[in-house]
Amino acid sequence: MLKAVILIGGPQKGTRFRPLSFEVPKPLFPVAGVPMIQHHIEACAQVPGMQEILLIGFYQPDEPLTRFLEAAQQEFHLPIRYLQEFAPLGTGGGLYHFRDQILAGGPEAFFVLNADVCSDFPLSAMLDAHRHQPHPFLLLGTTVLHYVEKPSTFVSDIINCGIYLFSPEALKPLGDVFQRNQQDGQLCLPLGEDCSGLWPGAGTIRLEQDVFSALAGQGQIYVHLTDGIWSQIKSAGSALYASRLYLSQYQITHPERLAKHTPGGPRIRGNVYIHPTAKVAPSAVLGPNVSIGEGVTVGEGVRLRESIVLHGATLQEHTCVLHSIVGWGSTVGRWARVEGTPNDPNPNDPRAHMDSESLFKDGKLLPAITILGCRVRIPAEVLILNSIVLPHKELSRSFTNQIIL
Ligand SMILES: Nc1nc2c(ncn2[C@@H]2O[C@H](COP(=O)(O)OP(=O)(O)O[C@H]3O[C@H](CO)[C@@H](O)[C@H](O)[C@@H]3O)[C@@H](O)[C@H]2O)c(=O)[nH]1
Repeated sequence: MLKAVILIGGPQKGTRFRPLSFEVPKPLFPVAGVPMIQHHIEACAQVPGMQEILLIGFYQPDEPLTRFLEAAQQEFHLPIRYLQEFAPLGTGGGLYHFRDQILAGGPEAFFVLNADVCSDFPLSAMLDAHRHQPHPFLLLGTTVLHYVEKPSTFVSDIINCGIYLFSPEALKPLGDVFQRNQQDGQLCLPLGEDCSGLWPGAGTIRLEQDVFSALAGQGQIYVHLTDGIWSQIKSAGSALYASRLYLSQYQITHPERLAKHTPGGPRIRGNVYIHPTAKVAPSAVLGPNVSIGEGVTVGEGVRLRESIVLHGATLQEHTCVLHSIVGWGSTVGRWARVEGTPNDPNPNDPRAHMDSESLFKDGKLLPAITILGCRVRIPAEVLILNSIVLPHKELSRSFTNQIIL
């Protein structure tokens, strides 16, 4: 019997995802037409023997999360529960805190998945490797040519994908870190010193720094290498890139989700997802790499490429939207052009991954994808280029390279 845990973080996380994370919790942001963590759940549900999926995070269990869980349980015929941390406990603290729930029923092993990764999730291959040679920790790794998210003194070309298979014994070293942290905390307190910089707080365990680094070289952690698709989803730009990866994956996993050219329907180029409730005019040209959400209206003559259009947005006649995310309920006026600059890894290099993206360099906004927050109104016949527009803004003219607050 197997289980899976998805680490979904909480509202203080996902800051690089603003303004999109103002509206839905980041793990529910639609990537290739479905909530980010639905891709994880689909992969887990396909592993034979999967009994339960647990989401661990520090979000309040609000309506969108509860609704998502109910729908997912029905669709995948599996118990899927949310366990809320009382405070951010780090990537390992929640696993230790909820160890009784995780180990209930005696799973042979459990997967641990970071919510903010996009992958083809080779979980069955990881399970085979684990069964062949069991170890407490099996990490999925991928090789990179250039990666700057975690610079360190030793630079390996293998990075941790944030996808693991833990055996029940893995909780023992987490317990050791927990005990040590408690002792360190007690040592600080009688001196009355401010330990906030030294002691991360009761229960906080960082899997990477506190557990994996400490155990490296002791024969407890093994890496399963993959050359499948993988990317982090940290910023809105990387969500667009992940959407492209998942759309290409649909060719194999979900061909029914990809729009096809039909007589009298819009022209489709490459991989495109259109929600069944969206209304798309027949003269619109969509793709490649476009995903259109629920209730979206796309007018005559619209051109859409490399973009995500979210729930309830309207693109009036002849708008052109390229390398952009159009927020929930936003309206783009006719003949307007909304365009961003992609920041994708080199497509000719299979080992290239998305770099850590920073919005600014030397105090200047770097050209990046354009993002319209929710319920933004763009007037007719203007150009919005390389800009981020915060929610509820009603623009009256063109903007280039700006954050519109
Ligand atoms: N429940 C819970 N989840 C958390 C917490 N903190 C982070 N997470 C979740 O844990 C995952 C990792 O978050 P980060 O702490 O932001 O780590 P990172 O910078 O993404 O780096 C980690 O993941 C990379 C792959 O995505 C790895 O390459 C890297 O080595 C590391 O494991 C995310 O899905 C995040 O939502 C927490 O306090 N509680």
